[in-house]
Amino acid sequence: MGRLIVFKVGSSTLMGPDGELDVAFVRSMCEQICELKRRGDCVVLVSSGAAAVGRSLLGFTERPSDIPTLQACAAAGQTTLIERYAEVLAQDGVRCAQVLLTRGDVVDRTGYLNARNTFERLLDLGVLPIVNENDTVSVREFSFGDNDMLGAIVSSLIDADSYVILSDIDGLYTANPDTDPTATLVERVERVDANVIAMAGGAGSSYGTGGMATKIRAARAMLAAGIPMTICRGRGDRALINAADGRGLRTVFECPGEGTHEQARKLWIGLAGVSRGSVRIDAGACRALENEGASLLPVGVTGVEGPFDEGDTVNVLGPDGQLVARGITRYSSDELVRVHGLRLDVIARFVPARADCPVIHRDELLVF
Ligand SMILES: Nc1ncnc2c1ncn2[C@@H]1O[C@H](COP(=O)(O)OP(=O)(O)O)[C@@H](O)[C@H]1O
Ligand SMILES: N[C@@H](CCC(=O)OP(=O)(O)O)C(=O)O
Repeated sequence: MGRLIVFKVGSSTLMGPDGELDVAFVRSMCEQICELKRRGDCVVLVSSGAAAVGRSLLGFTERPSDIPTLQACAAAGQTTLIERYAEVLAQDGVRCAQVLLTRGDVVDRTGYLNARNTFERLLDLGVLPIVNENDTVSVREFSFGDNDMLGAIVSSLIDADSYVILSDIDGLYTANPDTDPTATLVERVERVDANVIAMAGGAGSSYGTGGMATKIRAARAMLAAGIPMTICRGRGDRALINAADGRGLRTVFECPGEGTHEQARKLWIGLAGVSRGSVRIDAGACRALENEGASLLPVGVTGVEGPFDEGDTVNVLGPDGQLVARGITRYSSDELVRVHGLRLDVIARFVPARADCPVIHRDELLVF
């Protein structure tokens, strides 16, 4: 039976050495996608490159440093980018559709369901969805270069079988190979811990925005979702087919066994939720969250960074500042500043209504 595969391709891979979109590479990628579709697989492509293409269209020789100019470049470049894909795919008789998303669109439950229905219908119709951020309105996502995470969100939204990031490098190395010639390729990662995070540095080219760090964040989300993720070199020989078939140089992020397959709502909170602040927790609380699937209680909270309201999504940071989880808080930042570090029975003496209230209930908490 066919599989559902999401590919993400980065700007540094799409652009040629002359600073223009490498149409020959786009053709090779599309030919492989068409081959996979002929085999019965369903494919979604998340393509960066709008700002890089627009930069050349609008005559900028250097990467613009201000956000409005980058957004203007992305808006101008997106039309050319999608036109090239449409032209190349038409040669194989495949139609494509442009899907522009922001994180905000899928945080809202209606937006989430509408996006999922649109993807399903496009795939039923045999159309290739080509996804990018709607850069005009998503400044925060844009400046963080988050298409790696957008691909992860799309993969979880459509419950993909596999997520493949096509990069300008073979995979995750033990250190940034640009600065450390002794670095070696890591072939398999089962857990994104502090050690793995420490390996990943920023982007090496003037086009790439997130570097390995954003790919590792995406991998952590995919491990939580139980969707295997691969990073490989997009320009490698038959890279897409090889990645789909589990061959070639690459890094695979996969849980042993079946993976965790978190509930859809938790995944949605953890992946799509725009965080309004953070709470820092102690080592004991970290262990309870990670090993026992516990709710987060005020006693384990050591610091609060807001402002946020009850019902907002917040990041949960471990003692070393590392992202441990994300969830929906039942306390505002003002209230939590007053009660953090206290046991529930102590809190109940002066706020009886909080006698039994965790900061984040385990059903609304995604532990990475
Ligand atoms: N540990 C690491 N392993 C591999 N690459 C790394 C590492 N740390 C930093 N990098 C950099 O990340 C780059 C890939 O990210 P990026 O340039 O953003 O590409 P893309 O356009 O594919 O998103 C690599 O070319 C390399 O310069
Ligand atoms: N949405 C932006 C790209 C953002 C991004 O994540 O870029 P990249 O690091 O090249 O995958 C664009 O199309 O230019």
